[in-house]
Amino acid sequence: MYLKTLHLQQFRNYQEQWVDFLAPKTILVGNNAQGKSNLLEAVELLATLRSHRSPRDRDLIRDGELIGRISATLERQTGITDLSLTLRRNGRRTVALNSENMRRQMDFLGTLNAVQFSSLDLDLVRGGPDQRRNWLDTLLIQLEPVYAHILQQYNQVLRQRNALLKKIQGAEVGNQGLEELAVWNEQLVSAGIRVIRRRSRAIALLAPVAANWHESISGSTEVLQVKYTPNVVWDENPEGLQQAFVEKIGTRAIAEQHQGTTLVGPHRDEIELTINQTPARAYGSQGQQRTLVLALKLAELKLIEEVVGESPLLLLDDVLAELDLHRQNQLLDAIQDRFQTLITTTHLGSFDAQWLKASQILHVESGQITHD
Ligand SMILES: Nc1ncnc2c1ncn2[C@@H]1O[C@H](COP(=O)(O)OP(=O)(O)OP(=O)(O)O)[C@@H](O)[C@H]1O
Repeated sequence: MYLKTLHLQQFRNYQEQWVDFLAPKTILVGNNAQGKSNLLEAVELLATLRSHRSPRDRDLIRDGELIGRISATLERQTGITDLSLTLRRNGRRTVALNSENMRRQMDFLGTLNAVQFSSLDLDLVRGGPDQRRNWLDTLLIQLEPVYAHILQQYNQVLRQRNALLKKIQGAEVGNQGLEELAVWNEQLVSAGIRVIRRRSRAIALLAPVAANWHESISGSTEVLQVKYTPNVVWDENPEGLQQAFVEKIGTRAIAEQHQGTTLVGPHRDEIELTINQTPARAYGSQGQQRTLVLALKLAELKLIEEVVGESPLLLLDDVLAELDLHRQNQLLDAIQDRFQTLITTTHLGSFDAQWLKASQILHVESGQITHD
């Protein structure tokens, strides 16, 4: 797929900006805090309806404005599509395809696919399990847009069940509360199983690809294992999984009522990353952790390409300069001309001359973009 144009209106530090992408590789160059990452964030939002930098729409809208908009023209094998996402300071966002508003987010998702790689991704190794869940969920949303809906349902059940557990904890409800809890238990299990099964499926596909990349980048000295460790004991068989879930809720019932929160379910899942059988967080250097994240990102690209049937965009936010030459070359070799790539950098100096020649260069300064 190929992103032809991007139009930003009152988005972050952009007032009104059109960008035409004229080559498979675009390098955005500029000093810090000029708007390079903001542009990549706009593309990420169209692909996932999520931003890894901010969960709140009001941060995305230009200061002092009420409405912000990101629009784009995308070329796919099936034809050309116009996408737009409108953000409102005091209201809900809306999405449209070819000027027609989509009632459900999942009808919009899956139109544009992108893999984002920034220095924040090192938190995949160093951060807590919530970061890894978030990463996997964002990938799943692109692989199966219906997953956005499934996750939303699960989170809704979780919120309501937690609210009830708080009331039970505060002795605000008697037996009636426990009866109501039984209803929420069923909902938690049925919504939770849909999340667990999809997460398991995605990791099963991703893990071998990531391990291959890791082996190749590390020169066969390291073995990466990506393992899904659900909070509920995994069972291939849906009935078995359901039973394990129900049983675990039973064993944790007293603790949940005491703590006033849900202790069982996929909101407590972990994705374990190990190198040579040792947790990657504890293992070795920043360089090794970078190799791991690079392997994960390359695996994401391949997986989306396989499942969707078209190559996703690659958004490289200030990461090339952080990789050593060997890793840079691995990445550039993998990309070649297969993936449209947007790259941000503060200096062009670190780029290969061939690369520079083949790339479109855009200069970013105070929310304004100029062509070379
Ligand atoms: N909602 C907003 N309204 C106006 N300006 C904003 C808004 N959000 C962020 N900015 C501005 O955007 C700029 C940050 O841009 P961005 O994060 O794209 O930096 P960058 O060019 O990628 O630089 P770096 O190399 O530091 O990452 C800052 O000047 C910030 O004040």
